[in-house]
Amino acid sequence: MTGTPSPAPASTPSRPLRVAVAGASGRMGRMLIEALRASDDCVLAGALDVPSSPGIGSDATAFLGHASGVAITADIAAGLKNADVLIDFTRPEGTLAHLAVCCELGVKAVVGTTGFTDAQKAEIAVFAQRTAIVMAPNMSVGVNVTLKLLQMAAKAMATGYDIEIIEAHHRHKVDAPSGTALKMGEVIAEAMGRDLKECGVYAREGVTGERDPSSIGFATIRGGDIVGDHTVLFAGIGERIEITHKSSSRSTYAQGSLRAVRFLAGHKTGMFDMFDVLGLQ
Ligand SMILES: NC(=O)C1=CN([C@@H]2O[C@H](COP(=O)(O)OP(=O)(O)OC[C@H]3O[C@@H](n4cnc5c(N)ncnc54)[C@H](OP(=O)(O)O)[C@@H]3O)[C@@H](O)[C@H]2O)C=CC1
Ligand SMILES: O=C(O)C1=N[C@H](C(=O)O)C[C@H](O)C1
Repeated sequence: MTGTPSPAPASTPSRPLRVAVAGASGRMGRMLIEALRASDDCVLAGALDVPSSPGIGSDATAFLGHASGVAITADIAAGLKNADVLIDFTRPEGTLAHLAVCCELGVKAVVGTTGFTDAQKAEIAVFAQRTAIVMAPNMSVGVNVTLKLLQMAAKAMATGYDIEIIEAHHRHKVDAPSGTALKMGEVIAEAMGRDLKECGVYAREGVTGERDPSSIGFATIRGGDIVGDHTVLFAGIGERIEITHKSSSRSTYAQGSLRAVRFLAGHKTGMFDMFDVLGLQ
């Protein structure tokens, strides 16, 4: 929990939770729309995309060969007007524009977008004073459990082990390192009493000198259709540990996002993450 929550009594919803999806024509947008169609307790209630998207005006589930009656729109207020919760996997500037309207309309939000600056994260924290937001760079159960394993490993290997984080993603990904890799770095640094802003090393080339033992290094691979691989290497003298998570389908991110939607039913305002949703705090 990273903000001030205002819990409302948790209750079993008597009607399906109405969910709008931003980035409806994107890789995650489509995965989310498919997950909503298969869900018993959540229903698609709005679909947003950028004005230049070829999907504008078409039915959001047309790609599934089905008509939902929900058209993809670039009008944010129109796309949100029937929604309880927005799920946003877009770009930072899009997320901020969507959250501003969520606050006006009393719509809660699940934010999976990555690549925010610190200033943009601070803006989101302000929005969370007006509506409830779950934000996490990775919605999968497996990655969040991996983060807990990393916390434990980092405490036990705070000295004598060099820490390197290697991530690989598909050729279309626009931000690097991945939000997940950065979160792994933050979790490890915090567990070891370090500050990632001071010890993160994001590039090496030429005569770099010897490795600073307090550093946490990042290496980024981009290629093909890799869904998302993350490895943290703890390299000591005489042994090394590698903790790896590999995603083989985006459905894990979509299912985690729906868990976050259900979690938000019990909250009116506040900033939460997937540790809150999954009870891993
Ligand atoms: N938290 C998690 O578990 C996960 C997070 N992600 C993150 O989600 C984000 C989206 O990933 P992915 O679905 O692969 O990306 P895509 O590029 O496939 O989809 C992004 C969608 O957002 C739209 N979009 C682009 N710019 C804007 C904008 N300024 N405002 C509103 N909408 C916009 C795109 O439209 P158009 O294509 O027309 O530009 C597209 O429909 C990334 O930041 C990624 O890192 C991804 C997977 C899991
Ligand atoms: O862009 C992606 O695809 C992914 N982005 C997220 C990130 O930046 O960590 C999560 C996942 O790795 C897939």
